[in-house]
Amino acid sequence: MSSISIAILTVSDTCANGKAVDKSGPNLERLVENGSLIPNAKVIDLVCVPDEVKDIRAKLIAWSEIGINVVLTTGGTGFSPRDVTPEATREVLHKETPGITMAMMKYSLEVAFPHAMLSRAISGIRDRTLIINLPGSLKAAAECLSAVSPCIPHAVALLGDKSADVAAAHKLIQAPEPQMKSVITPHQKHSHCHDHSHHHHHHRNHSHHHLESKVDVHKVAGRSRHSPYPMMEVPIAQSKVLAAAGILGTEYVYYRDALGKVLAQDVFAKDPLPPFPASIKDGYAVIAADGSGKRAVLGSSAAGQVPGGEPLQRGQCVRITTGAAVPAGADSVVQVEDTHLVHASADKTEELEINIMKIPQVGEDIRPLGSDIQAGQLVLAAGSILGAAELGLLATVGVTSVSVFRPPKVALLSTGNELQDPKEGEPLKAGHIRDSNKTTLLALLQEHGFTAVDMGIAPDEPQALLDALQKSLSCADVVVTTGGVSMGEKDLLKSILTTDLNATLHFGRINMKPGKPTTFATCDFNDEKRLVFGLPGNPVSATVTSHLFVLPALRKMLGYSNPLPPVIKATTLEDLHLDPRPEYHRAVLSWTSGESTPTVKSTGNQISSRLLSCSSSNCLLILPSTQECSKLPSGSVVDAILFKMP
Ligand SMILES: Nc1nc2c(c(=O)[nH]1)N[C@H]1C(S)=C(S)[C@@H](COP(=O)(O)OP(=O)(O)OC[C@H]3O[C@@H](n4cnc5c(N)ncnc54)[C@H](O)[C@@H]3O)O[C@H]1N2
Ligand code: MOO
Ligand SMILES: [Mg+2]
Repeated sequence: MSSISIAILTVSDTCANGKAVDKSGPNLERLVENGSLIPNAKVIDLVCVPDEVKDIRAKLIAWSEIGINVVLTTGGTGFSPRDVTPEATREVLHKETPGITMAMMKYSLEVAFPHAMLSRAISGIRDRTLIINLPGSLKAAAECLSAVSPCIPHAVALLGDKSADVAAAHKLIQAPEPQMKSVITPHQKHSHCHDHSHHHHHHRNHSHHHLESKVDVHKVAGRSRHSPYPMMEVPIAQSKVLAAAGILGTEYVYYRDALGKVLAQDVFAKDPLPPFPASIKDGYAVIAADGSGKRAVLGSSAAGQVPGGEPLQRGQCVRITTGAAVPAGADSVVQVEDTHLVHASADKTEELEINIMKIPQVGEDIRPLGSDIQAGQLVLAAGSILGAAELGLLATVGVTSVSVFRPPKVALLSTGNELQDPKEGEPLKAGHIRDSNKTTLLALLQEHGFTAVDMGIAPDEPQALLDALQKSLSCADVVVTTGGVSMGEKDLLKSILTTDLNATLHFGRINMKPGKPTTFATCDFNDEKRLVFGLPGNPVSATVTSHLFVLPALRKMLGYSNPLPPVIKATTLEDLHLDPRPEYHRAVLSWTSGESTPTVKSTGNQISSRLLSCSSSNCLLILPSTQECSKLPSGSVVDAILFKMP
């Protein structure tokens, strides 16, 4: 049996700002870990946030996204103006679970009447995660947890049950004999946090792992003075990354949530479209053989109605609107512009006779049944990327649950003793800078349809970095770190990966500017494969290497067959200095009508620390390397990697 993963969120302004110590969160952790309340449960994460809806929401969503089974919140459920935990929780829930909420209330009323009435705690489900608000007080939280804990194992089992999904989805397969393509791997293992935690029965908690770092940072003078990693060319490094990135199995999603994902099944149409011969024009349904001339108007067929009555007779016609069913007997439609009114009823509510001013042709202005889509037709093949039109096609054929490749889970970890989290009004500590990489990379992934979990900032200290890495590996398929990959004595990432985590380093140095020390490794974590990108700390280097290596890997894992960004030709508008390393120069690409290639303008000073050089850029120019201090003259045609619509 797999274990139940639990995350605990303490919601408290005073604990979050350090003015009080969180007691309730750690107490819940102890209760869970001692195993008597919920058998086989593990606390994966324990976090404290202030009483702010956005902070609470973000954490609940992030935990749900990484597949945590149960989230327990403590605090913020009362009557004080700052208490917003139930409101934030309600915002993220897909379904409420009033039975659990009532069970807590019933128990609380028995032990703490009448105060218990003032708890506004709720509970519910987001995706496969059960979220339960517990009160803030240590005692009340423990009591409420004990009241609801008996239902948790069964609740988690029901939420994790794929068989219901599979059965429901089975019904939705549209053709008599659906053909699954070979890319489908329905039995591939998913790697939610809770799926692999059971491999570690001897550990209570991933975040408090006992793996001790063997990396020795004390003998600085004994360090290597040259990088032991061979210099690799970018295309080779990209091919290594893509070779290591594979699809992760499939999952069923609601079609509206499938934007940007890749279909893992064929989708067939059950019904023809149009499902009846339909008019293309607003006009009259006629019998073509009657030719031009007068017709009696029998009635009307409007879109949405089923035309009844006797089939049309010679000399008759029926008023019809675009998209409406052509009535039986009619074989042509004449648009209203090609007709004259002859007789109307006295009150003008009916047309009685019209004159057809042209000779109708059989089939004219009629879409035959099934002319857009035939019954049984393959509408979308496995491997299709689901964009706007594809989602519309799913709606058309009535398939609202589709099998797609599971998107990779990404963990983002900033490293560096100098980093501090940006907070409004908080000045920089001496020797510190604000962590910008985390925000840039989160947004970059978001821009490309991926979500990531923020794993915080790890200091440049072997044990702490190892712990943070393990925690990241425990809840993501792909771990992206920034900083600590170059030659400094505090650049520890490579040694921790190889020495402590037994990872395979595929490269540790690339012939490119920026991004030279970019590192890529794979390792097994609880029998599952993990990809680790150790991006350089410089903000520009981290951004550029994300475009070149991280995003392509994620797209490949998502099932894209062309995961690399497109390279097009562009003409430079100024002289550009060339570097001894091939340079990925940030530029703004635009099209001037009449020009055969788009033009590109540099974003200015390209030093790796200057994130402003990424601002407003939409492409990377691939500039050739040079050993002399030469220039690329204005008007040169260069390759440009386009990563955003110009
Ligand atoms: N002796 C050598 N030194 C360096 C080399 C080299 O080949 N030999 N390579 C240089 C190159 S190229 C790069 S790129 C950087 C890469 O540095 P690291 O990946 O080791 O990163 P750090 O040393 O931790 O930080 C570098 C730089 O970036 C700032 N930083 C780090 N994290 C963040 C963040 N989250 N947000 C904003 N800024 C961040 C950090 O403060 C440093 O200024 O190494 C060169 N050195
Ligand atoms: O390779 Mo580093 O990224 O130039 O600064
Ligand atoms: Mg460094």
